[in-house]
This record gives sequence, C-alpha cells and structure tokens, in this order.
Amino acid sequence: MQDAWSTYIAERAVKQRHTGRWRHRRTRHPSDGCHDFAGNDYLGLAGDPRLAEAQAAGARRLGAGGRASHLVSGHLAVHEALEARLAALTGRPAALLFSTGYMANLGTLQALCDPDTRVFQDRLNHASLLDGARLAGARSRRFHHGDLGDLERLLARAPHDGRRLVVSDGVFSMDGDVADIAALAAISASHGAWLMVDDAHGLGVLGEIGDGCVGRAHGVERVPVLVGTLGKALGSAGAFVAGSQALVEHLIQFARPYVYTTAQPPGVAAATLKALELLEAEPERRTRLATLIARFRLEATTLGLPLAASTTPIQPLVLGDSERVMRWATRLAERGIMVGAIREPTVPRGQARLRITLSAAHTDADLEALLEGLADCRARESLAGEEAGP
Ligand SMILES: Cc1ncc(COP(=O)(O)O)c(C=O)c1O
Repeated sequence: MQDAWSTYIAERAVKQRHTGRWRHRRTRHPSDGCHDFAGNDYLGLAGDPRLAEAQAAGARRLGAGGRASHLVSGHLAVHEALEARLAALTGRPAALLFSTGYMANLGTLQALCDPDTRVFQDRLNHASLLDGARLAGARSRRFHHGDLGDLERLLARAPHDGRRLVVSDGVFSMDGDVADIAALAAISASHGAWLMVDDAHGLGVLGEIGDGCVGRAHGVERVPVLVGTLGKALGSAGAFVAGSQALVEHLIQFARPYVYTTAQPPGVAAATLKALELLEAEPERRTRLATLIARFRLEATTLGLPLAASTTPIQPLVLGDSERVMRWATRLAERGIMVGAIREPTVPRGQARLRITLSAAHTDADLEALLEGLADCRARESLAGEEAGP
C-alpha cells in the first residue's frame, strides 16, 4: 500500500504530465557544438577564460567555499570591493550582494513589506518578485503588463494608509520589452509609493555604460530599490540590491534570505569583479550584440516570423499553442540549435513561445544556422498544413 506522501507525489506527477507542464532538464557541455540561443549570457562573458582565471585565483587565495554567512565570518574584502563597484556602476550610494537573484528579490520584499504594505506589481513580473510579496504577507495587486493607466487607477483607488511599493521588472524576461522607468517613477512618486525595479536582464546590456535600464539615468530618489543579477550578462553568479545606505543596512538587519545563508564563494565575487572590468574595457561586446539583434530582427521579419516588439537580446517568437512550440523546438534541436520552449504556466495560455536569446559570443554562422532552422520549421509547417497560429 502506498503511503500518503508517495500518493501525493504520484498524483502531482500525473497531473503535471496531463496538463503538458512536465519540465525536463537537458544535460550538456557548454562546448558540445550546440548553437545556444537559450541562455542569458548576453555579453559572452560566462565562457571567457579571464573570468575562470579570476575565479580560480580568488579560490586559491581565499578558499573555494563561502565558509559562513556574511554576518558571521563569511564577509570578505572581495565582497566589499564588489559591492562598491556595483554601487558605482549603478550610481547608488550602496549595494548589498546576495547569492542569487531569486534570493535578492525574496529577501528585499520580505524585509520591506508586511501585511500593512500595499504592493503593486506588473502582471508579468518575475516569479521571485511575486513570491517575495507573498512571503511578506503584503497586500498585492497586479496591474496589466506595462499599462500605466491601470497602475494609476489601482494606486488612486487603494487607501492611502501605510507604505506602498510599485514593483516592476526592468526588461521582461519572457517578452524582452523594457519597462518605462521614467513614467513608473513619476507615477510612483505622485502616489507616495517607492519604486522597486528588477533589472536582471538589463544590467550589462542597456544604458550608456551597461548600467542597465535604471542605472545612472534614474537615480536613487526616483528608483529607491534597484536589483541586478550577476549570472546573466555579467557571466558569473549572484545578485545585488542597490540603494541608499539606510536601505542596505535595513536589508542586512531584516532580509532573512541574506542573514541565514552562506556567503557567496570568494572566487565567484572575484570573477564578477573581472566581468565588471571587461564590461568597461570592451564596449565592442555591446556593439556586437546590437548588430546581431538588428540582423536577427531584419531577417526574421523577411521570413515572416512572429517577432515580438523587443529591442533587447531577448527575442521571443510567440507561436501560440504549446504543441507548436514543442514541434519547432524539437526540429531546431535536431539541427543542434537550442532555444527556450516557454509554455504555460510561465506565460499565459495561448502565448507559448520560443524564447530566443542573442549573445555577443554568437558568430555570424551561429545566427545563420538559427535563421535557416527557423525557415525550415516554417516551410515544413506549410508543407504539412500544420497549424500556423498567429
Ligand atoms: C527578472 C528576473 N529576476 C530574477 C531572476 C533570478 O535570478 P537568479 O537566476 O540569479 O536567481 C531571474 C531569472 O533567473 C529573472 O529573469
């Protein structure tokens, strides 16, 4: 006879498979010859040997492990140096390092909010932002994606007691569009709310110096809470929250995912410092990325592919239904091309998509292979009279 846990696990598995939501992992090696259009390594720094060398040198000097939490004995000079560099990059007085972006968002919302806080989130915000508000027990409302009128309406209607926080992704991870930071900041200020932006996908890519879609253009008085992640364009791992000294101090005191976790291994912090050095020294990475984005969009338009209105390295092709997305992704995989196959519940029903991401590390041949693969998917679909979708 099955015990209650086995039954529960088996039933959840059946339901997950039945609804087409079963998730798979693929084991691969970064140099397996695949054309990788699924990652977030936008500047091609993750595979740069100089980051690996910096990481190894950091580990040799300071140890491979994080040893203890930051508040016990894990906080080293290399973490302090990295926080200072991140604060300078984003034009903020201070920054606090977290081990992952998920934890940075969870910890920040948990430390700032409580059941008396009113949180206003873009409907397409990252799961970690939604989970953070839930963890805090905050009163959350979600506004229609990018709909500033809807946000204004919700703010105007909500009682004016207590603290209010407007929360948005900077670059939306599944759509690639960029939030209107200036407008969000103005609306938040006029309704007495703070603005928190998670610029996980903008940092390193957008802004004059790769400081992201918030960065120096929108100072701490306009965007008091800024989150950036380090495992995407910066090619290493971890995340940070940048803002006033008082905000950082508050997080050190109250953000449980900061307090109760082991510090980031020092080698990882050393690798991120190297990435920041390369971000400044090699602006051609961003120029190359911009060229690839422009070429992809031009040629995809010529092929009649359902491009989204994105100018960032995230270039989704919204194919509609999940089966169609899986068909295209499988056909591309047969050609050695990896793309993200994104389905419900990550995106709303009927908006399943191929999430194609571009990187400065892609060669012209990589891009041509992708475009040929996509053209082939399209042609085979027409031949077979398969569902063409939008
Ligand atoms: C917008 C956004 N925020 C936060 C995260 C989480 O960051 P991390 O992977 O460092 O946990 C992600 C994705 O991973 C993301 O897309």
